[in-house]
Amino acid sequence: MNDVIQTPYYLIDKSLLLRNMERIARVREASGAKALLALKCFATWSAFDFMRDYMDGTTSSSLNEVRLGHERFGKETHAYSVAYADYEIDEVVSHADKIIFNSISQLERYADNAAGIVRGLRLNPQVSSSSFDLADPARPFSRLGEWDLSKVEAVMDRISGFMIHNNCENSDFSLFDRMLGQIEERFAPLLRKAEWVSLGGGIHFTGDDYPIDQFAERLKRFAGEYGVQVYLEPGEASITKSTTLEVTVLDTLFNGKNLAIVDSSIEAHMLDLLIYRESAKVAPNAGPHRYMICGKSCLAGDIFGEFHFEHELKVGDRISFQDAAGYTMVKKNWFNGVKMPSIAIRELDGSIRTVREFDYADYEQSLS
Ligand SMILES: Cc1ncc(COP(=O)(O)O)c(C=O)c1O
Ligand SMILES: NCCCCNCC[C@H](N)C(=O)O
Repeated sequence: MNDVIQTPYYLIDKSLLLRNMERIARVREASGAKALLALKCFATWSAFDFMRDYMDGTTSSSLNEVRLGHERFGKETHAYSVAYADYEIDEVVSHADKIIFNSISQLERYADNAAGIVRGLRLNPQVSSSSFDLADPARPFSRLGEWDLSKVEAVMDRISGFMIHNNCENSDFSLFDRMLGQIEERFAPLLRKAEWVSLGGGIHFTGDDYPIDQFAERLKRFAGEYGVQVYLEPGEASITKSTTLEVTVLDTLFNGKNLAIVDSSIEAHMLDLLIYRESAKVAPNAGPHRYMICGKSCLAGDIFGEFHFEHELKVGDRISFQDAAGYTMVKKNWFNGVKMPSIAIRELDGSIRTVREFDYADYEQSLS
């Protein structure tokens, strides 16, 4: 480990990223589907030069993301947002090849602004793989996409394709397959009129044991059946298991349990875990000494989780939280003014370079 970098820092390992990139490239090749990086999940642009060769471009959720995708990644740039504002639509269009509206009313409002690029609409199939209410696009009263076939048919003259995002961390190919079947049953008349369909993200197809060939075959069959270009929007699947959050123990206590406080904060640096009530991961998580690893913010529940270690923890010990790329760097914040983790990249030759450090000026400038 490189001791010259001050913790906390996110460490992106290109050799681990490469594993995901190669799987994505294999699916693209075998299925004909295009793969766009979902910037909402991972937007650390220092890694884009490396990822670009394996992916077709980016997809976005806002003006800032579409601009970043266009300027830093290039290739194909999809724009999507739950709702665009009048003051941003022209700039969004200037950065995008394709724009996907979330609702028919947004399409009608901005169809003319977007007349020069490809336009599409988000469909909501009202079925999802999410076990989290918070991340379930098909939750009751969902605002995410249109579902009424006749209303969508009426605007087909203004669009040429659809985006359907209803998977969430779905590592079960048969569930993906079944839900795609339900989408086909429900939306076949629309799919037949489309030129392209994005199946969104949330499909864990770069995970170990995922039946990549069956997946690719299913995508190819779908594309052939409806005569469409299929897109995937992998966020988590692009960067899964590629990155750690490196932290240092600052203090230890015993309060009925062994506690160790580290120079980071789950609230500030791995917020998704807190939101979804999940534990961080430490590897190998084995040994006789069990500790609750706590963040240094004032939040009582700023706890990364409980883990096993081979030896007693002491001040200065290093801990690596695993799988720290997705929805971490894009969500990090200045809560408590806790030092924001630097970002470092381990190159394929093993050398590590710091690509970003944050200091007091960044904290100060985030406020006024
Ligand atoms: C429209 C859309 N595409 C892609 C993604 C990326 O999902 P994941 O990171 O789970 O692959 C999301 C997640 O919010 C999304 O809403
Ligand atoms: N680990 C708990 C669930 C995470 C949900 N993933 C991110 C959001 C997702 N892409 C979505 O909202 O659809």
